[in-house]
Amino acid sequence: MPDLVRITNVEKSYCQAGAYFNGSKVKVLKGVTFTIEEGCCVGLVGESGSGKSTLTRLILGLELPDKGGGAILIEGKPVRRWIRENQGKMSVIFQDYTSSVNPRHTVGETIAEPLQAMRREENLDDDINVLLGKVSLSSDLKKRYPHELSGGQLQRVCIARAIATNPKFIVLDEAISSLDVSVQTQILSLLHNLRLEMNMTYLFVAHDLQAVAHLCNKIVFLYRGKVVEETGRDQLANVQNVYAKALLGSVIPFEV
Ligand SMILES: Nc1ncnc2c1ncn2[C@@H]1O[C@H](COP(=O)(O)OP(=O)(O)OP(=O)(O)O)[C@@H](O)[C@H]1O
Repeated sequence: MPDLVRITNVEKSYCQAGAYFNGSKVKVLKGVTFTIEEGCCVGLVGESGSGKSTLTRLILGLELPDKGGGAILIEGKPVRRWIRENQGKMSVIFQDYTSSVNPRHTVGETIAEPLQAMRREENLDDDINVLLGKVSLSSDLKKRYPHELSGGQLQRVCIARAIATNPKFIVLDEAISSLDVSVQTQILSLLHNLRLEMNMTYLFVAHDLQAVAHLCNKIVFLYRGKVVEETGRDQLANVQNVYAKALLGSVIPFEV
């Protein structure tokens, strides 16, 4: 499979807390390199503070790597240019589904947002019904407000909104972490089926290796700003890095 996203030697530094005036910086990403192949799901795992969110912001084009600190290319183009030229082709689903939606917007209005932003409004009502069907929600929910839905239903609405513009690439940022375990399994299976059906590429950022092992073809372990191991899902049991092994310890007996 060709690479959709190529992350090469990426470095990112921030001013150290309390050192804004003397300019001293701390490097949060230290030469991160990996690729996300088209049509695949790549899992990015690491403990808190390892740099996952920082890297995610760079991949979403919200921030840039340090000057001279590597590059992130999507289909060979710098992220921000690719996003400009491919409107609606990248989506993101966040952990906190409650704050991801406007509490004053109905389900129908929420799902309509990206379509309206792209002026695809000819068959809005039908499109919303199709999207609700794709995430296994009844079209009766269209008029409901977010507080009238369960967490699982609301995350399905966020997924419907994320896929509304037929994206090529979706970043799932701890997308199932806030859900009950029983609901997590359903959402994981929905995400898996949608990816295959719509030929999408995922970056699945998570703490939870069990979920990553379930959904992803390839898993990248980030530790203190560096990729310490990269492995195919089938090779998870053979990881060599001590940190990756420690993370996996609790998963292998159940999942792999
Ligand atoms: N804007 C910022 N300014 C200064 N330091 C930052 C900034 N963003 C992140 N950091 C620091 O970078 C390091 C990596 O943080 P990051 O949020 O990327 O890790 P993470 O792996 O996503 O953690 P978590 O899983 O807890 O969200 C942390 O030490 C954090 O304090």
